[in-house]
Amino acid sequence: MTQPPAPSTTENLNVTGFTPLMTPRELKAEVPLTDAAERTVLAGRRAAQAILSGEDDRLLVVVGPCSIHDQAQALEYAGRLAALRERVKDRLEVQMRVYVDKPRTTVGWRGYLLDPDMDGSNDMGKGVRRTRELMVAVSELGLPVATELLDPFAPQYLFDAVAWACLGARTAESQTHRVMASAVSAPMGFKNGTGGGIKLAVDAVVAASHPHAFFTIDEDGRAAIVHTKGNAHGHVILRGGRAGPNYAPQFVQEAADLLRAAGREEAVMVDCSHANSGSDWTRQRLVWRDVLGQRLAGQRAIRGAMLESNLQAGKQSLPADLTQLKPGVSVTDACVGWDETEALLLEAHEQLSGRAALATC
Ligand SMILES: O=C[C@H](O)[C@H](O)COP(=O)(O)O
Ligand SMILES: C=C(OP(=O)(O)O)C(=O)O
Repeated sequence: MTQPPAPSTTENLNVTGFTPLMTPRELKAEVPLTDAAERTVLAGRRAAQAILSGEDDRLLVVVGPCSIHDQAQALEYAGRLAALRERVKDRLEVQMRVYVDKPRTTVGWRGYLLDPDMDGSNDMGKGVRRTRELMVAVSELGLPVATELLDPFAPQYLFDAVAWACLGARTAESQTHRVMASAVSAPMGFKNGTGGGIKLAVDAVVAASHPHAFFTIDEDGRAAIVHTKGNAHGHVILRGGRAGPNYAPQFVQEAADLLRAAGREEAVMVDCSHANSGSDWTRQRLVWRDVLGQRLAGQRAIRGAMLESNLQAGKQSLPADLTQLKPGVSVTDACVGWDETEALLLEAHEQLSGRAALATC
């Protein structure tokens, strides 16, 4: 039940109400991380860390919808990806984008976590419960969950089920988000800013690797100061910027050089979507192949790649009548469809297997 704010002359002047929310402990009791899901999270984190540190020469592939908006469709996608993951696992570590909290350039639907009914009702209690159920269910398939860290309190409810996380282009420069990243138990990627600046992402890797303290809530929803150790597994994600794509060899090398100069591991992931594809899903395949080519040519700094992919290709606008939504089609950025996703991952697997075979000759 939403409560109006207490009358005051100086605060809450722009607030219309407060709705109580369950605590992280209550939600975790209701939707526990099962043993099978926990095994997937731990194995997914270990694999990502080994790849990012260069101990494991596989490619970390973060692939999945730009945003989740339907539980059943997300699970249909996850089932297909879990099966594909098994087929390519000797060369690719595949983790699924379960992105539920969308940063917007101005305004727009903010994601399944915040508005699961997509009608502006902002039932975040339902959103966080449904998101947790989904993350546990995906993990139970043996498929590690990858997500974006955006809302400051959401990690308390969800991140025990997350294998890999990142800060997006709009928050990688935010101190609030960098210090939060220093607390995250999963490896964290940091995107370059929307302007394209790579140094900004390297600064984020450095900032998040340090210990910090910040305001948050504890498991019981009490206000608390959290003290962190720092995240040792930060890496840069190149996603292009206002000046255009930044996946070409000179940008990858620039990111690697900046990381090395900052005393960090030269670990770079390339996002094949966003400004690297000019938001044109048909160009994601060109970026994917180019990045794979760089890797095959010996660029060891490339440790990962990201694809925005869904059951169906393209995107749709949110219709006024939600029953008109087309199943399996993105409601945010345009995605590669399932058939092409499968083809691109199998192609990469084959090419990387060839190189591995050559290396052992
Ligand atoms: O990944 C999704 C979008 O690029 C990001 O959320 C920004 O979207 P917008 O520019 O449509 O608001
Ligand atoms: C919002 C995203 O990307 P970026 O931060 O690069 O715009 C995303 O990956 O969903």
